[in-house]
Amino acid sequence: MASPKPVTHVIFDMDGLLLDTERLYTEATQALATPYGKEYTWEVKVGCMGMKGPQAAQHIIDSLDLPLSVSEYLEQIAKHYNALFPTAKLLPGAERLVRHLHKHNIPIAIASGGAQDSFDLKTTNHRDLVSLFGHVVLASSDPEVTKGKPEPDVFLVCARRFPDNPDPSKCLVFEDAPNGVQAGVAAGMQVVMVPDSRLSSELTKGATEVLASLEDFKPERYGLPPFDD
Ligand SMILES: O=c1[nH]cc([C@@H]2O[C@H](COP(=O)(O)O)[C@@H](O)[C@H]2O)c(=O)[nH]1
Ligand SMILES: [Mg+2]
Repeated sequence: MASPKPVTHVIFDMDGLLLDTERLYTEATQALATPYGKEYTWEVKVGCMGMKGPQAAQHIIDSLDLPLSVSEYLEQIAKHYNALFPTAKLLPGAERLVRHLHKHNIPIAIASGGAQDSFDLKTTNHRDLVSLFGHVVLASSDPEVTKGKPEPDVFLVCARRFPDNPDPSKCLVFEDAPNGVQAGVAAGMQVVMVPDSRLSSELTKGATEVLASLEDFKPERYGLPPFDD
C-alpha cells in the first residue's frame, strides 16, 4: 500500500460505503432471480458494484442467463428497489466522519453510480446528512458522466464541481467496491477502501489503505483535522 499524502477535498461513494444499501441490492436482485431458479452470487455482484444501472443490469442478465432485456430487468427490479431502498441505514462511522469534515470546512461531495430516483429513495431518512455535502454526482443520471465506474469520469466530474476545482491528487476517495477503487485510482486520487468482509484481498489492489470500518479512519494521516470528540 502507498503511504498517505495530504489532501484538501473528500469524495464519498454512497452504496456500501455511507449507506448499507449493498445488502438491499442483493435482496432485491435475489428476489428477481429466484423465480428463474438463479442465484445472485457474491462473485457476480462484485463484477457490477459501482457500475451505472443499465451496465450493471446487462452484467447480471448475462451472468445469470436471465431471459430478460435490460429494460425488462430494470422495470422488474424497480419494484423491489422501491420497497427496500427507503429502509436504508447508515454504516458505522459514516455520520461521525461526515459531520467532522463538514464542521472543519473540508469540502465534501458524493460520487455514486446510481440514479436520481434511487438516490432519493435511499436517502429518505438521511436528508440532514445529505445536506452537508457540497454536491452529489450520480453517474446514471448525469449527462456529463459519460462512463460509469471503473472509468474515472464520475470522480473527475465530481472534483471539477468543487468551487475551487482542486487537482485530483488533492482529493481523497472513500470506496467499498473494486470498480470504484479502480475509478478513483484512474482519476489520479488516493482511495481509502472499506470493503465487504467477503471481498478477496486481491481485489483491494490500488487502494492507499484498506479499513474494516469507517470508524477506523484517522483523518490526520491525510493532513485532515483529527477527531476532536
Ligand atoms: O448488487 C448490486 N450492487 C450495485 C449495483 C450498481 O452499483 C451502483 C452503486 O454504486 P456506488 O457504490 O458507486 O454508488 C448502483 O447504482 C447499481 O447501479 C447493482 O446493480 N447491483
Ligand atoms: Mg459502493
